[in-house]
Amino acid sequence: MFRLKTIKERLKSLVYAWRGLIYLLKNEDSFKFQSLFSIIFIIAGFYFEIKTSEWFAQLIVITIVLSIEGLNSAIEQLANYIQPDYDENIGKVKDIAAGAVLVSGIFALVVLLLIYIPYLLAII
Ligand SMILES: Nc1ncnc2c1ncn2[C@@H]1O[C@H](COP(=O)(O)OP(=O)(O)OP(=O)(O)O)[C@@H](O)[C@H]1O
Repeated sequence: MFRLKTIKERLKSLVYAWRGLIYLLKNEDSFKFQSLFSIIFIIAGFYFEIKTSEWFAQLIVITIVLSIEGLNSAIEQLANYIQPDYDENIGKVKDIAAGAVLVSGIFALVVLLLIYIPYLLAII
């Protein structure tokens, strides 16, 4: 009985998480933009028939970027909620969260360049 309730609760958490993902896709421009980019790279992966190890690397960087972007949006929402007015500390918190997005973005760019440059050179 207890176990069943736990499973039910877990399923509920999944529904809440799904709701959060839909919110990000509908309302957060940066998340939408990065999702679009991710889809383009997934299509490129099929087009160039990249190796399994390259698929792993690509999917990992996509997951990292989208996850950190989602967390950044959550921090922005929370910051706007607790302090809608100008506040130096809130600005710092938002800058730090944006910095984390930048780190993952640079890392993703380097990995994707390492994957695709050889394929692009081969068709030139
Ligand atoms: N309440 C605030 N007080 C002080 N500075 C702020 C405040 N809100 C935003 N800022 C500054 O403006 C920058 C941009 O914040 P903003 O909330 O507009 O995010 P954004 O980068 O436009 O993200 P998104 O486009 O995803 O909404 C912050 O990194 C911070 O430097």
